[in-house]
Amino acid sequence: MPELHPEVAAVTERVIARSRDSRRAYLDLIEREREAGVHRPKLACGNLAHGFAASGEDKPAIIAGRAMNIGIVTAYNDMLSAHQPYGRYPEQIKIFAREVGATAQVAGGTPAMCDGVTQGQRGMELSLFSRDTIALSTAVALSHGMFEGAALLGICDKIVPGLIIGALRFGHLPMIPIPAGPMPSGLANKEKQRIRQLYAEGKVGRKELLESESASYHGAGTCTFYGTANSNQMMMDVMGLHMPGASFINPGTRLRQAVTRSAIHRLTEIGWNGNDYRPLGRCIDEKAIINAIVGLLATGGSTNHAIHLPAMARAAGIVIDWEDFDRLSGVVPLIARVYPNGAGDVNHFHAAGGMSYVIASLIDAGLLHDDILTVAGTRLRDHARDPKLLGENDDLTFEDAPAEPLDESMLRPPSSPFQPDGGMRLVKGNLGRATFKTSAVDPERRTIEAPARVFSDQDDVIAAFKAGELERDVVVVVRFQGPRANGMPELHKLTPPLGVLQDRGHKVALVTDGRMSGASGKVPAAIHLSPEAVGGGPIGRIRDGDIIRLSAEQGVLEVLVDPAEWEGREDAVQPPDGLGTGRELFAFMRQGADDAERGGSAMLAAAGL
Ligand SMILES: O=C(O)[C@H](O)[C@@H](O)[C@H](O)[C@H](O)COP(=O)(O)O
Ligand code: SF4
Repeated sequence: MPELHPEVAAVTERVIARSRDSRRAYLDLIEREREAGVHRPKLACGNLAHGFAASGEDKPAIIAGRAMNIGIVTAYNDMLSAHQPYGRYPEQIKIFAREVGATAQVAGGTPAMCDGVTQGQRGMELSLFSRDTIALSTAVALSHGMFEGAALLGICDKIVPGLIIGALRFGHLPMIPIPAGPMPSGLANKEKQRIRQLYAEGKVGRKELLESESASYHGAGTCTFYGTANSNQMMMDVMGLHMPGASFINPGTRLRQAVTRSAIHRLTEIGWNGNDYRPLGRCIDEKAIINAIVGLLATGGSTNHAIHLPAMARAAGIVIDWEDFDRLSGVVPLIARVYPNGAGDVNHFHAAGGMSYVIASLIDAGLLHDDILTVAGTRLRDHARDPKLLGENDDLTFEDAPAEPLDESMLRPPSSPFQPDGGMRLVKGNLGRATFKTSAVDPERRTIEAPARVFSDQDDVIAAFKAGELERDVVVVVRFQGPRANGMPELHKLTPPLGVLQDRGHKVALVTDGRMSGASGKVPAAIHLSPEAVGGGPIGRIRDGDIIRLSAEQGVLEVLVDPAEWEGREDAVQPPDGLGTGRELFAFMRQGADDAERGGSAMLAAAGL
């Protein structure tokens, strides 16, 4: 087995040491849940009868209680292109379960927000908290105690993190997340972005813009940019939680169905009644979490996981912070260039060798933990392969990962990467701590010193751009966008106008206590700034004209103002908001949310996790 990189080993040890007590408490919990929790045999007859009353042909098997009853937790809706394929999955999963003498029931559903639909709209202020709502819905589904395993149907941004957070509180159960795959490639993402910038400049109208967007987002499946949804798939792969090669097979194909079938069959083999018990809470340990961070850095994944991964880890009793990301970023090379970090999309990435190449090459480079408990192998390396159909019954055979990338414009060996470091840096200074993703930012733009222009709403930035007020070197500061302010929306609508300013030769950067989309790129941005403006974070004291210095290389974010003058400043006041769009219902989550670096969660904070 290749020698593990010393820095990966050191950061892993640091996380294990920091998590010792909380992880012990977690493992004790799942032990208790396994031994003394709510399980089918312990349910009273009245409980059970309610549980199988409508189970039809599966009723005898459920009553007999000898085989696994799989709880399906589904985030299906047919507005989300990525989740639309899930509509028929429960019926298929029941058939696959019966094939191996097991049963399956839909245990419950969860919401699934499309950040693309809500991008730039007030609904985006519910996005981060929809993650915790999904976790709560997952817990409600699994709380019935009718299940000895679970299949998790969800793909997009907040959905996989929410499912995993909720599922981990039932970590004594074996579980397998079931992806549905990316839509076939449509209009190239770079062309989509070009039309958006033309629209931002008023050079094309809504008709051309809608044509371009509709040619890009054109069918069932996950959007093909490398945003948070596809970063979710990558993380499940490098944590060994997906069946091998499951992530990027397109929906509606025989291969996709065969891989789903294999996941259900496999689930019944890793329950506590067999001799190969693999509970979710043991699969997701410190090494798996480190693998997720490494995978994120090596592939240029979504910055949103600087928030979601700490939350997911906390649900398993594991504590990580942005120093962990930063230290690993210094040794993990960028080996994939998938839009917005490059021109190709996830379909091209998959064709170039995809996740099987990423897993194999990072293990061989000593950057991924190979010795982890996965759902389908003896080690992670067993997941570095791709399924192929075999014979008339759609059985599966597997191809090993290619020895070399099949398209070096998309994928590179760790020994000759696109960039020497993974590019999710921690920047800090007298404004606090923020995340700076460099993988999509040209090297010469990663350090900037320019006057601030301060806003409290992203729409005002766009209005200032249209009024020509930003035609200069500028650090655009947008505050009151943190979890406790308005739910920490993504400010991805700022990418086109700021990109236009940058393309016109100005030095431009964004500094915000809000988030960006995983699909944001090119413009240098210090995001997730903690402490946020609400509650007195320094970002609330920045004034127009202050010089801001931001450098990814030096890890610096600071305002260059005379300390005495700075100390004398008042904190800005959050503008009033009449709310609406259901946002008032999430006031309790805003009020209790903890810092972005800990996951921005009122639910986990209140639970003392
Ligand atoms: O984090 C993410 O990946 C984004 O939230 C993504 O899910 C969202 O849909 C973007 O808005 C997509 O990009 P466009 O808005 O550019 O289509
Ligand atoms: S990837 Fe984003 S835009 Fe596409 S379906 Fe998922 S949430 Fe919506």
